[in-house]
Amino acid sequence: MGTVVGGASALAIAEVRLTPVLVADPPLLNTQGVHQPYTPRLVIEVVTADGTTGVGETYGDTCYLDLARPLARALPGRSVTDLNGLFTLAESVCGEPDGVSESVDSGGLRGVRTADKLRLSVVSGFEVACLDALGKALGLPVHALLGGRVRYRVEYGGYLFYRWAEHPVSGAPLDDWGAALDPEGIVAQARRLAADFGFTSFKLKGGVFPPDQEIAAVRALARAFPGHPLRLDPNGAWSVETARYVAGQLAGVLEYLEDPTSGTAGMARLARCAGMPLATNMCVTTFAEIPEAFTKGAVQVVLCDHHYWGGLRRTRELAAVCRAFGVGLAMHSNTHLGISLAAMTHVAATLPNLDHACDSHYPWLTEDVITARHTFQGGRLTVGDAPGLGVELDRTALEALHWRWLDDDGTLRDRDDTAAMRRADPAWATPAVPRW
Ligand SMILES: O=C([O-])C(=O)C[C@H](O)[C@@H](O)C(=O)[O-]
Ligand SMILES: [Mg+2]
Repeated sequence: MGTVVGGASALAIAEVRLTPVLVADPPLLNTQGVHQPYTPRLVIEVVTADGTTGVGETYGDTCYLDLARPLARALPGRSVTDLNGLFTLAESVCGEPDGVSESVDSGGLRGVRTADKLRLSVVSGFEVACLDALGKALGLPVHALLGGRVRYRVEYGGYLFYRWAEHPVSGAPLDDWGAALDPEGIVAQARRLAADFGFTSFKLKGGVFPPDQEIAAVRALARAFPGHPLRLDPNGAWSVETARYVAGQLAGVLEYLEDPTSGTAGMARLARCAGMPLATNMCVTTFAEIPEAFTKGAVQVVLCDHHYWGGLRRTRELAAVCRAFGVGLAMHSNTHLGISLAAMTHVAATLPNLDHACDSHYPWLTEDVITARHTFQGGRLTVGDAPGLGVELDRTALEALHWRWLDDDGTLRDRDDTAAMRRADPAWATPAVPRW
């Protein structure tokens, strides 16, 4: 596979396969509710004329599938090298997704939900699949196609969640992490993540309990891990006043406070008095949001996410803009499989200004669709030199997770943390923002 046998025509796309899957997800809590027992993802395979298969992954909810299907139909005949063309093709064939608005998405965690952003999330999976195929055809790793790595190992942080021991529905998948609902539980979780994966920095998903309880959890972490970088992320659940109070309480303890309050205006007001950097994966998630946020000084760190931004090359563009404005760079994560983790690691390896450990949900996942799970060493993943992403699809696992999606009556095919929470608390409604 090292040479491009047959030249450019060999790189023409002959077939695209879309496989929606449902992946087991633990009962992780956030300000919207709780994760469903299974979360939807979409696995994208791009097969070239010479039989090389590239894989990508993105969100699997219905609105993403509706955009992915016409793009998959339009791709055959085009080259896997035509990455810029993917964007214009998607614009012309995908159509308008349902349920878009300028306001935050229904899950409330990913910022605005514009048609452009949903389409870019779909394009990202295709871009990664094309890069994987191209890398395999050329015998080059994806990081080389992005200009080459600037580091051999990419650091990830331990992603701490308040959580229940099990989902409140019978037959849901189980794990052995137990509940974590207070400072002791969070510290115990961090100790296990440190022992099992070697993480040395930690992010607590907040916005779950009243702020004083979360402040206590962060202080307990600081006592247990003195000097280690710590972050708190309530997904915009606090008013500016509350956020200012929390920032005051945690001054000198946090490396940054992530989306303490909703919206650029509030973040800008808070940034002036927070006494620590503010980070976001909610108020800057598209290029259109950058000018206002950066000129107002609303954020000091942006969490990139190649799914939001339209792929690995657009992530590098975001990094360049951040560098120009002196804004720091970290990396965001939703529940994802090993394909996306490989893509995250390749692009992270090429970003000179990645200043913080990356987020990843991966340690929480017990299932995958690749043959060899990624293994963290000292909290880091090594950036390999195998062609493409360096992962291989486990077809048996993929089929099993796809069957789960086929068997679902539709309840789990769209991630809805609020609905999942209602199973435990029938009175639960999407919390008004600010919640505190
Ligand atoms: O703000 C963030 O970092 C996230 O939204 C990451 C994830 O979506 C997380 O909050 C989750 O899945 O509950
Ligand atoms: Mg966040």
